[in-house]
Amino acid sequence: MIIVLLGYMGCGKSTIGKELAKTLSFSFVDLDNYIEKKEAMSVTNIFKSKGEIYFRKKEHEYLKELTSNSDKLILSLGGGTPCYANNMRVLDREGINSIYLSVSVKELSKRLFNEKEERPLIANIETEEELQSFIGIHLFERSSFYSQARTVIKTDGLTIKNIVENIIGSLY
Ligand SMILES: Nc1ncnc2c1ncn2[C@@H]1O[C@H](COP(=O)(O)OP(=O)(O)O)[C@@H](O)[C@H]1O
Ligand SMILES: O=C(O)C1=C[C@@H](OP(=O)(O)O)[C@@H](O)[C@H](O)C1
Ligand SMILES: [Mg+2]
Repeated sequence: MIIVLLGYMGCGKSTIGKELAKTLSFSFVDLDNYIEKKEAMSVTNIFKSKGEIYFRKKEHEYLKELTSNSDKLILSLGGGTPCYANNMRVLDREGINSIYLSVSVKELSKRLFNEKEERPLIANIETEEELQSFIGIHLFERSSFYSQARTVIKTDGLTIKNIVENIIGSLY
């Protein structure tokens, strides 16, 4: 089985994925880190020097690679992965369990304002209010992709441990 975590930037895909993998003794891959290793460049620098379209092409390619020959894997996607190149269709097969970690706009803005530098799509937004209004629109645009996941978990107010338990509970 492959468990795929998806959702907006800052929803906890990387953090929860790591914990979930430890708890289940699965291997863990963060798609952004995988791309960075394969391309020998940070996501920020890929966006800067090669552009977003190049990033989306590589993201699609590596998603197919990772999902075609893995088992007992937790795969944390990037926030945009479900929204490009028919990637939700790549995930729509037996053996892949996709989980959308849903978080409110307010909580996402709070978390991301402190961590926007390493996220090229929001790095230049100056105030938390502007960030909140950007996320409100962007999340609305992306929601139709995210909600194609097999399972949706609302995680506001939950600890990382709670969320891991909820995910494991949803598997049976
Ligand atoms: N359940 C949670 N409660 C509070 N903070 C969280 C939770 N999950 C993640 N975070 C924090 O939110 C930030 C973004 O998490 P991250 O795992 O990088 O998100 P993503 O990979 O989805 O962009 C990190 O600082 C992380 O520690
Ligand atoms: O939402 C997006 O389009 C992106 C999210 C990022 O991943 P995180 O969701 O882990 O921040 C990373 O893939 C890139 O900066 C683009
Ligand atoms: Mg991440």
